[in-house]
Amino acid sequence: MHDPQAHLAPIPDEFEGDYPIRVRGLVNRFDDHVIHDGLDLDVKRGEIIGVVGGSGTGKSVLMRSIIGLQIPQEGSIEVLGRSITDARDDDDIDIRSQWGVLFQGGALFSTLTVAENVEVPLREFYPEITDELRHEIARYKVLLSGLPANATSKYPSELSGGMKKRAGLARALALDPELLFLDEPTAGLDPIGAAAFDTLIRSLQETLGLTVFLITHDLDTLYEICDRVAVLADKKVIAVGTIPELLALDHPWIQEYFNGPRGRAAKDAQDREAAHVVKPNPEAATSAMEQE
Ligand SMILES: Nc1ncnc2c1ncn2[C@@H]1O[C@H](COP(=O)(O)OP(=O)(O)OP(=O)(O)O)[C@@H](O)[C@H]1O
Repeated sequence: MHDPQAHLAPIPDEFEGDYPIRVRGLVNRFDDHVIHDGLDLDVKRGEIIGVVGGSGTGKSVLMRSIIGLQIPQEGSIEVLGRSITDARDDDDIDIRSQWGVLFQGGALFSTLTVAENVEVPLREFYPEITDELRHEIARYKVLLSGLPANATSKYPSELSGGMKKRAGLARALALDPELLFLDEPTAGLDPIGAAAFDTLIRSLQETLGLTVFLITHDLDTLYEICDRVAVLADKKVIAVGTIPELLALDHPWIQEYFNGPRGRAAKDAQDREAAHVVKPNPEAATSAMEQE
């Protein structure tokens, strides 16, 4: 597919390290309420990392810290090799153009159409491009997010919950980001819509080479699309790994989360799906037919 955004100036100094997100010794507190106390996290380039933890453990605050919306009391955060926590160099190209964010609920501007919403970051970061090119990029991102072309002219109030998420995703992808932040993307979707959204995220991540930071409570999402999972508890990331690696740990929250009834159901669903995608062994099929 032709990418109209190929016309935009490339971002210099493309990051080539292994860890586009590095958090060290993060401390966040609101008055005397300590949310994070010495939190460390490395996110690998090209992975989908799921971030889980009980309600109020600070998953959203962590995401907001990484994208510079929350100034931590202590610690350092590097994104794509640049410090988010130190004062910014005015000459530095704006790092915010290199990530896209899908906030809970989509956070669309209700008085703008879907296309106009997608155009907001384009106007901000590339004011020099023509109206025609901006419209073309927005349309392309809407289609990329799995919405029909006629969604471009609709207002958020005319969209279903799933369509709103896709519109928010289109806006998050507007600037061809390297990093994608998703805060509970499948919350509020029915299971079929949630599974479709998971598939979309995985396929976009593979096609566009994204690194994805995904906060979720959805165990199916964790099993389906996350390469690793980071667990927030006790004001820190207490473990990061694949689900089998996490299951090998004996932390009570991890065991209860993944081995509780919902965790087991999600695992069973994934096992069933894996069994269906196993290619039939032709020899076994032959011998089965011979036995009939
Ligand atoms: N701006 C703020 N001022 C004061 N307290 C805040 C602020 N933002 C977050 N908090 C508090 O920080 C804690 C962590 O909030 P956060 O939204 O990060 O939790 P979470 O892990 O994302 O929870 P959930 O899974 O319920 O969405 C909560 O107790 C919340 O009330």
